Amino acid sequence: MDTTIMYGLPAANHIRNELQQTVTELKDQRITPKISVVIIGDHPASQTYVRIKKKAAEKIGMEADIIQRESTITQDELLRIIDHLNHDPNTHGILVQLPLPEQINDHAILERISPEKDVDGFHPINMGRLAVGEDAFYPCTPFGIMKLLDFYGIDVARQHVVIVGRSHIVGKPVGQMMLNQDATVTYCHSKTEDLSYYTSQADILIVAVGRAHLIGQQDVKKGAVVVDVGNSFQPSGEVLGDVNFDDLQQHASFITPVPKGVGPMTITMLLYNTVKAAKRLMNEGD
Ligand SMILES: Nc1nc2c(c(=O)[nH]1)N[C@@H](CN(C=O)c1ccc(C(=O)N[C@@H](CCC(=O)O)C(=O)O)cc1)CN2
Repeated sequence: MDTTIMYGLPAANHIRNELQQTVTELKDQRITPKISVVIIGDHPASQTYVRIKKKAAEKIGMEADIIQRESTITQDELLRIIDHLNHDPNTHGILVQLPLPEQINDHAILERISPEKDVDGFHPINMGRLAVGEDAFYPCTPFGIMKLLDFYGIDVARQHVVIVGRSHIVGKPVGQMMLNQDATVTYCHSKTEDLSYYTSQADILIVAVGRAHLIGQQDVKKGAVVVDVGNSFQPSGEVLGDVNFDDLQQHASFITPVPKGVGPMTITMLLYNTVKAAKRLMNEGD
């Protein structure tokens, strides 16, 4: 079977070029979209992602601030940083890089971010808006998956989408986005018995659990579309997906690689959400 590899960069660049144009127009109105990224501690992967976000934002003419604090920070101190950013008129988007140290309650932090600046789309108000099919800031990885499928001409309506993983960041919201676009959705997770029974029925399979090579050819229907959201870092420095790519290359009709598949889309949709937040501000002034 001819398998199309769904690289993220062509889709990401297409969106980033459009965003760059919008940023230029906003700057003509004296608005420079700005994201403030809060990072706690020295988790190496998080440090890398935050650097990539800043570089990508600046490349399209946005501003990006990184607010770095020690891993010993208290929850109250972190809440105060968020309050400050909520009131900063120059910050359009706020992102707190996850994971956070264990003394911090993630929910308390994410709920403190103003829903209008919640460019990660993790605030319950944005999650709720997504669930009822309203306009919202959609979480960046699921949003990126939808845009990536669209870029490669895949219509999800009436398709059976099986999602492995039920995290707030990827699994749950991507299922809701699929439902909103008329897909039939099945969720699988760590307690699902006979995972393969479900995954092998998928027209579109999305795997987001962070377990290297969990899914192989035996788990996938021939000709299915496979989206791999896994990023497992190996001691060698290699990053592996949740799907055994080599095993599926002649078996799936479309498949994302890891790296360079969904990853670049996550960053792009963060830029998209921040520009959207800045545009809303401009429209409020009308
Ligand atoms: N506040 C948030 N925290 C986290 C999120 C998030 O969306 N918001 N998601 C992940 C980390 N993440 C972005 O923050 C992210 C993860 C992976 C990639 C990526 O491009 N991965 C590469 C592979 C890794 C590599 O080569 O270094 C790829 O798939 O091509 C981007 C962003 C958790 N935290």
